[in-house]
Amino acid sequence: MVVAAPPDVVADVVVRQLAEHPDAVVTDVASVKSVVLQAITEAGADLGRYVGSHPMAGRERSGAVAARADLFEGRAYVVVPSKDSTRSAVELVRRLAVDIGCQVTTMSAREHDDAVAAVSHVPQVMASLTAGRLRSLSEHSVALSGQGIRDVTRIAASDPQLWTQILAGNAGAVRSVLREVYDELGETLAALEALGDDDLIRSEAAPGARKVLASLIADGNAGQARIPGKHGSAPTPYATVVVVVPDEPGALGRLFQHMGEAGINLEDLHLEHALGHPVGLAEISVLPAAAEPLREQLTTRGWRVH
Ligand SMILES: NC(=O)c1ccc[n+]([C@@H]2O[C@H](COP(=O)([O-])OP(=O)(O)OC[C@H]3O[C@@H](n4cnc5c(N)ncnc54)[C@H](O)[C@@H]3O)[C@@H](O)[C@H]2O)c1
Ligand SMILES: O=C(O)C(=O)C[C@]1(C(=O)O)C=C[C@@H](O)C=C1
Repeated sequence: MVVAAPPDVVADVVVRQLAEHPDAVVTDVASVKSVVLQAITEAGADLGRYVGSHPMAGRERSGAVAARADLFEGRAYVVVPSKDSTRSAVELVRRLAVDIGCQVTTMSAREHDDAVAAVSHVPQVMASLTAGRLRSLSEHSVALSGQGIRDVTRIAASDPQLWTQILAGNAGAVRSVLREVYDELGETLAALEALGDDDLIRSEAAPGARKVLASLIADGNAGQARIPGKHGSAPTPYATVVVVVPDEPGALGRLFQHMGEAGINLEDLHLEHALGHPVGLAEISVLPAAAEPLREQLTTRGWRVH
């Protein structure tokens, strides 16, 4: 039995399900694991048949209409056994994860919570903080939003109630990561203050401060490069081809058809609307070796390729 209730109530639901179904193995998919395990243990439930878990996949929207058949494909699924979980119960949950296409990792509740603080919970806080800055911006300025802000703020559309429970349920670990961010933000701010307002374009001005800024970006490069691709492999360095797509019915369909005719596989796609123009930009990701042939083929077929 899989319990997918909000973190604040999930332990109660698990305890009830274990009692009502004495032969069932019960797992929950809550995004926090230590507080849930602690509450289930304190309730005196049968821990042998309980195995916590957490699919590292989800969406910023909820409900059946937001469902996607391939949501779990290639994503990490953390299995978090209690100290008393039976081997067969753990195996059953592990098999469930494999069956839905996930890569299984086993961790203790503490290890899990520390890891997700860095890879999921603090990123949510940062996305919300970044998007929150946009509230008071003029229409004119918000209209300039490009792919950068879209990339870093997608999850800012997440459910406030759910995330309040997640952050509160992992407060200690989230606090530790945020303290480090806070310190680095302080250093960044100090560097910008050292530069002053007039010296910004003079490279000899405050070299120490420029070094702090360069390190900030370089550290981000190094961290970002560590994010694995799907199935835990190194991220595939796709090449991007940008194509101008007229804002008219069937245009994208034609583009895909032409790619198919050229025998080139689409790996990923981003669409962007060009400000004030009746066209969009399709950012097509393909394997690097396919980028040049794709440019040629599309140009031959009359597409404007950047
Ligand atoms: N959304 C994600 O991306 C994601 C990913 C992985 C894990 N999770 C975890 O999955 C769980 C559900 O999240 P969601 O995004 O699907 O939320 P959701 O709000 O879409 O779904 C929660 C469901 O729980 C039900 N519910 C609420 N209170 C209940 C109670 N007392 N007893 C029984 N059911 C109750 C609600 O009716 C709703 O159907 C959370 O614990 C969350 O941490 C979410
Ligand atoms: O990508 C999203 O929208 C998510 O909700 C994903 C995400 C994550 O941070 O990876 C968010 C919270 C869940 O606990 C698990 C997955």
